[in-house]
Amino acid sequence: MSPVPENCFVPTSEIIAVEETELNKKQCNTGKWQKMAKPHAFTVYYVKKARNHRWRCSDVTFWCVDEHLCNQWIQALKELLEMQKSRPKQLLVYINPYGGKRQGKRIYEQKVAPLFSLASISTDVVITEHANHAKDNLLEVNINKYDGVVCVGGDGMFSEVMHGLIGRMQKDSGIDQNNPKAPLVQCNIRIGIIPAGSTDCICYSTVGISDPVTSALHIIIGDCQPLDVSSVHHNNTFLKYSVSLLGYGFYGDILKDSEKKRWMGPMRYDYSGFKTFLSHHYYEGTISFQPAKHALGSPRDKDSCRTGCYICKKSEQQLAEQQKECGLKYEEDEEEWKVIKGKFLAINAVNMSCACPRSPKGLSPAAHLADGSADLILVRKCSRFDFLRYLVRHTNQDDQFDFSFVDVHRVKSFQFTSKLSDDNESSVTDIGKKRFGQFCRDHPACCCNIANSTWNCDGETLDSSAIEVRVHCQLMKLFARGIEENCKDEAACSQSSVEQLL
Ligand SMILES: Nc1ncnc2c1ncn2[C@@H]1O[C@H](COP(=O)(O)OP(=O)(O)OP(=O)(O)O)[C@@H](O)[C@H]1O
Ligand SMILES: CCCCCCCCCCCCC/C=C/[C@@H](O)[C@H](CO)NC(C)=O
Ligand SMILES: [Ca+2]
Repeated sequence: MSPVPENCFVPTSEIIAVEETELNKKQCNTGKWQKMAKPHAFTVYYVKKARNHRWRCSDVTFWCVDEHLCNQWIQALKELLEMQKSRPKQLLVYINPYGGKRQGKRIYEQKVAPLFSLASISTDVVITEHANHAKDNLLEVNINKYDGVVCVGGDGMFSEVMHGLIGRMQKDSGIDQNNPKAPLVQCNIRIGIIPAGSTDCICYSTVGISDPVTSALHIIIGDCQPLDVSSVHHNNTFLKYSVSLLGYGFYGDILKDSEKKRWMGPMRYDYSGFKTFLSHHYYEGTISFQPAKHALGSPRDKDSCRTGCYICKKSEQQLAEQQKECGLKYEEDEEEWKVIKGKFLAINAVNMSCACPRSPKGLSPAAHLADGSADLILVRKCSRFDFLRYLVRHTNQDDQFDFSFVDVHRVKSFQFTSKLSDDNESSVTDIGKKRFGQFCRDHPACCCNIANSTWNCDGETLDSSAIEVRVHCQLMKLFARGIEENCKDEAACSQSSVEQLL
């Protein structure tokens, strides 16, 4: 047992488990316990907060001469834990054995399963055998049996589980997902993410770190973080939901290229990123959007969304009032549309900051997890050098939006149509390929592209370039609490511990 500083506290909500301690002879014969005739002891396992939002399971053992008193303590603490009603007891776990560096199964078995077992959480574990296994399974499984669903994998695996759960909710409520205006039913069963993917952006942006043990502990103590979800449609057909990045141009092209290089693992994004940067293609199209007038913040705010965020709380209240007034009826939205035509290197719509280890502040550092809006970032045609300056700001503290060629808008819905409509695209591409090769040969240096880009929807490609997107405020919930403010006193933070009880 590590040494425990005196007079430290841990909230009962952050106790993982309490167990009677089996004492062996060696333990009894050490230190002051030697003087006790027959010592009794119990161990409290608790969340220890370390630096950079990392959590660990720590423990402290309390000794006592009186067996009855010892049992009373164990009983009282167990009753306190029973009162934590938001903690899950039964979880459904999906593991993608091929995500990221193919470590999902090992990570779960070695780092997560022992913690779930310590916290007396029962699990049904499914190791996926093919893409969409988890999604299809969620459409038929007896979901009421579970207090949450856990996915072990990356953003793509999370996306699968989210589609399964949201789809199941709409199916059970008779909502047609193909109707872009349909008010969707909130999904109250929480999802836990054990990061084992390549980017793990959703985990990083909602917890502050990609670390399997930290995420497992957030699940065990029953944290809850609502999340905005965007629905994506084309011609009254549902395509996908998105919670992190919907990216056209740069991020779409990276994804399309990197899919062919899955064998490279997480490195594929560096390879395709470099290639896409050099190709420097821009795409012409029209973006129309409805500004998020209800949202209190702005993408240029200096403050970021943090645990207990005031702006997200306000949106929760607004949502509750709206649901009280109109229920699930769709209110015709008369709000103005703004229209921007142009040549874009990248169009990025983010529902959250999209922070990840490569970009610790994300693509929109002031975006909120649960404010019912997305930040729409338009990067217009500019020189390679300027685009590089913009990309470098993904990785440092400088303002990414402080460029004449970058615009950012906080929106509740948007539409995009490419100058080449989808219906014309295939024929134009065919003719283009025959006559010119894929890119404009008239102006070899201009980088204009006669084909469309592809939308990157949380790491999955979309088949259509013309899309209609609507943000659904707090449609689902995670086992997370948002990113906590950094501990001012780092030393105290790394030593938080249990008060000596006896
Ligand atoms: N058994 C499986 N075989 C093949 N593909 C699978 C299997 N299980 C899940 N998938 C698919 O693999 C895709 C990628 O998985 P995942 O997101 O876990 O890893 P990643 O792509 O490396 O990480 P990231 O999404 O963070 O970049 C998901 O879209 C999922 O549908
Ligand atoms: C010369 C320096 C250039 C550095 C550029 C680094 C930028 C990295 C930013 C990554 C943002 C990722 C946003 C998240 C997207 C995910 O939804 C998706 C699926 O995991 N990942 C990717 C890479 O598309
Ligand atoms: Ca948001």
